[in-house]
Amino acid sequence: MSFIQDTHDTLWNELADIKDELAARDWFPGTSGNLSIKVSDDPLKFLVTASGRDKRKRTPEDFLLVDENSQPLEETSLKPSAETVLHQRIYQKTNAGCSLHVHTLNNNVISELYGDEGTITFRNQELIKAFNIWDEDGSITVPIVKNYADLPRLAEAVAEQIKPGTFGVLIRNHGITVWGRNGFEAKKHLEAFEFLFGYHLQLKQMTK
Ligand SMILES: CSCCC(=O)C(=O)COP(=O)(O)O
Ligand SMILES: [Zn+2]
Repeated sequence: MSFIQDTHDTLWNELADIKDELAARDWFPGTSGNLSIKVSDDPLKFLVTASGRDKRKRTPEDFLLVDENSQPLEETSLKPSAETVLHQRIYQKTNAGCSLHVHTLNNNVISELYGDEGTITFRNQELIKAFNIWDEDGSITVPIVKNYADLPRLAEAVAEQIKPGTFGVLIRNHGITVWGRNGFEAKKHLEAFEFLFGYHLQLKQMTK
């Protein structure tokens, strides 16, 4: 097996394992969600989930390789995720090696509650350290963008919000897109965001 094939297969399996873990949490309701992992930087190539599939199932057709224009690099009847362009823009704007998009109840409720404000900020939470923020008064802010039906426009809206220290963007009443330098870090960021959303909503409920 060639080095290139070996790398491709290793990244495929890494993304498939992440998909299984997120599926076990039920973070892919109704075929929603999409995942990608970068295979090469220059030119940009990444594996992305095929569109419209049940992401709880593990099959040999789960991912396909696409280029820097989100176009398939292989002869296939599979379609890349409808939201591939979001992954593409994240790779073009950050040092991300993996990008994860999930629709959960908590991230949707948070996006609606704070959508008019355009951001939500979390403080005084140990889990902020998951973003490599170690200050005692550290905070993490998540921008919230409108859910444009036009996907290149949505991808630009997400890309515009990416500043140093941004690790995820909420799309209002849609879901969250999160990234990290590799699969491990992207999953860590996603888990931390979902914990912060759940904590916030539970506390709000208990103290009203
Ligand atoms: C039924 S979910 C609507 C599309 C979406 O938001 C999503 O995350 C899944 O789209 P894909 O093309 O990646 O399956
Ligand atoms: Zn989506």
